[in-house]
Amino acid sequence: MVVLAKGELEQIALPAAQPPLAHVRAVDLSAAPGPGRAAAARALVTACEEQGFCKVTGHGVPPELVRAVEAAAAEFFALPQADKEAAAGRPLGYGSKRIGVSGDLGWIEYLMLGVTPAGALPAASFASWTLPCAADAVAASLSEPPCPLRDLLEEYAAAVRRMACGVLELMAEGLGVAPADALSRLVSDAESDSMLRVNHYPPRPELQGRLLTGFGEHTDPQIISLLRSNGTSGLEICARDGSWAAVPPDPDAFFVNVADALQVLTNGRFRSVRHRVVVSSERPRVSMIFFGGPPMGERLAPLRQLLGDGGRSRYRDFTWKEYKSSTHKGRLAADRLCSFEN
Ligand SMILES: O=C(O)CCC(=O)C(=O)O
Ligand SMILES: [Fe+2]
Repeated sequence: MVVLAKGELEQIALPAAQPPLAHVRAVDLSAAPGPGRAAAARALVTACEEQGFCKVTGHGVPPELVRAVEAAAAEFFALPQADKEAAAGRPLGYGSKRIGVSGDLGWIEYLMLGVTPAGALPAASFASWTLPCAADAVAASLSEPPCPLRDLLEEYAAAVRRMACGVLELMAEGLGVAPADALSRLVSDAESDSMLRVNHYPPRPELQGRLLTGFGEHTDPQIISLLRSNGTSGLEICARDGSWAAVPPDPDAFFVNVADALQVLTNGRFRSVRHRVVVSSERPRVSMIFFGGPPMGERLAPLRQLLGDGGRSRYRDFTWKEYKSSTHKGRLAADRLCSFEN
């Protein structure tokens, strides 16, 4: 259970106002080659340009696997707090209420795992802005007997990574970018710096009708995030005009976030979506997010074909490592990309 002191609760309490429902485009990843796939590629590009957000169906991730991971995660979050704290880094990183290192709080507890195409990553990947657990303990844990939740999460991460690559290939097609793996190679690379996060938002406590921030507003730093949730509402996205809209839950589809690095790779044609989670439900919300990131040393620069007539990049040269370390410094809501603009 997430326990917040009264002062902390005040920090994350929001006025009780529900924004309108978002219209979320659906893209069928299983569309047959030909006109169907071309239409799906166009719909994906339009959604990424307009909202930086959409949902995908026909994704090929087995529903039984999703249910098994969710059930194992729910069992983990139901453990006594002391056991969860003790499990931090054995082999998963557990955290509660604190998001990052700059004082952001939320009505949330979570597990965070670094994943490579070959499986779980040791300590280095845990030096993430979202992971306050002890990296040494994580490294030590990898030699321990297998843990069913970890094994399930690894299987799940492999399936979602394949989907992420499929989405990125469809995007390249829609953008008219060659080769076909111009984007997906960054996430399928053996050195890809990808993460998996499982969030648990306990039911809203009685707070005189007020709502709580589960996860404060932010953009995801990587290339692409693929999110699935257990059908409980709470996710909200911000439009270009700054207005918020609530995402209707869909337990069968995966939601796609354009993240910061993809905004750079497309020279700003796609925008990374600002999003947040507001806890308004009496039901717990469980969400699982795969963050597909590039290798640490990858230079983030717009794809040549997307530079436009002037051939000018909107961003200065930087590596993913540089950008990732910038995310460790500021507040969750900071607009980090602006300091990398030309
Ligand atoms: O839990 C959710 O639905 C979204 C959480 C999120 O935005 C994140 O973990 O980056
Ligand atoms: Fe996010």
